[in-house]
Amino acid sequence: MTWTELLSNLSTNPYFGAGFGLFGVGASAAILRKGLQGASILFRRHLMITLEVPCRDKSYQWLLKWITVKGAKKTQHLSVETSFLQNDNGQVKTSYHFIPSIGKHVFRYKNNWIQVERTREQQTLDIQMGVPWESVTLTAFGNNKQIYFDILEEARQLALEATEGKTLMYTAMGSEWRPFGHPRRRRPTTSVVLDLGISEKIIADCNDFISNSLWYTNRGIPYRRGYLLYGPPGCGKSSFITALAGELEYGICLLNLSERGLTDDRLNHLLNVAPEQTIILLEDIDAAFVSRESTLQQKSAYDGLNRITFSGLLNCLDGVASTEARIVFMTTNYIDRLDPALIRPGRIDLKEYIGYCSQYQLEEMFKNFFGENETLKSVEFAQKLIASSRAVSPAQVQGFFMKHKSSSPQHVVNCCQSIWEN
Ligand SMILES: Nc1ncnc2c1ncn2[C@@H]1O[C@H](COP(=O)(O)OP(=O)(O)OP(=O)(O)O)[C@@H](O)[C@H]1O
Repeated sequence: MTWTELLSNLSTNPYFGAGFGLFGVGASAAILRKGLQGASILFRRHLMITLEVPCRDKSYQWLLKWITVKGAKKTQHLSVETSFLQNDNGQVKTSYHFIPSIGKHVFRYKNNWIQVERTREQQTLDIQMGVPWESVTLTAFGNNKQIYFDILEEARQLALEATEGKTLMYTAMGSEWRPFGHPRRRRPTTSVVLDLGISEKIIADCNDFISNSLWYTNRGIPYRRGYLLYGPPGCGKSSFITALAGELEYGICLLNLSERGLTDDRLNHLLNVAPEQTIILLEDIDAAFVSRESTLQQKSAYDGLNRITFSGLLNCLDGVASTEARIVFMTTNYIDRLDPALIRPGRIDLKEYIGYCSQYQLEEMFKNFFGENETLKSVEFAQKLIASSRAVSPAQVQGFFMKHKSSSPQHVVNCCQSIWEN
């Protein structure tokens, strides 16, 4: 009899089979410990201890990966998960992760044989995600619950290592936040050149906010801070927020307010369950309500059912409460289109204009691209562009440098007026 068969027989045997099942296991070991303590009397009478982790739980994916790393050699049944990884040169490579397939597997951990059963309910769909309901159940001999704390902690550490030095992006799926795309390599804030002092001012404000939770608690002020970056397209609003998240070691929860199906209730829920250490980013905040009016002309089956209201948004922003620092960033190209109620202090605490290039920015971008010792040419380049009195965005400058990346710095200075061509 194989170990799989033995364990399988034991767990279905009416005498031995009433294993300990734990549902809704959270990422936090404290919650887990509580749950296990509550049920500890149950498993002492039995020979088996089981742990069930449903697919909705945060630790589900971590656990599958960990089982594969630790125990895949013991199993012949694998399924593949394809992902894309960005290396240090910015190249994206395809990578394949094998995870235990649906069915039973066995692996050895700290001198214990553990059965893994991954099940998928064909009849039950996860309504939020639209995917079949899955769970993983670990079964071990004995009553040593510590083994599961150790496994979950190792799985969490493994997941953390994989995202070290990277910025995680989340997107809203149903009423949950799910990691989206591959974790991005952190972009240094110095690579996004804003006008003199702006970057430092925002970073200092965020750090001050994050490190002063007691100040807020003592005064009964909700522990949240709102930022608005406004200005023309291509001047670095989104890039700066991404770099800032990296600097703070935060992830980003990206929310599109114009999205169909986003109701006031859902928005409220999402803002309150955003993962810890994340910035909530509401981009092009003005478009949410403009597009709503224009789409009202084109009646569809969704009309009236699935849109947030302006007052709903205000209530949601006011209601964002957290013991963790909650940072909300909004961006817009048209600050004059925003209702003053949306950007009043308390909702937006710091507004910053991120505009076209100043002389300082042009010089810094030139040096960032062609080398720190090109100071004289960087000044000449900046002066020529400023003298022409035409606005130029950092995105235009970046595109121009890319076009001339093999040219000499002097050539780039000489032909800089062609930056407005195309
Ligand atoms: N200040 C900057 N310094 C360096 N690169 C920049 C800067 N601003 C923009 N870029 C580059 O230009 C591109 C577009 O920038 P980004 O999307 O951040 O602009 P944005 O202000 O958010 O635009 P939009 O308002 O259209 O969303 C990016 O590739 C970014 O690297």
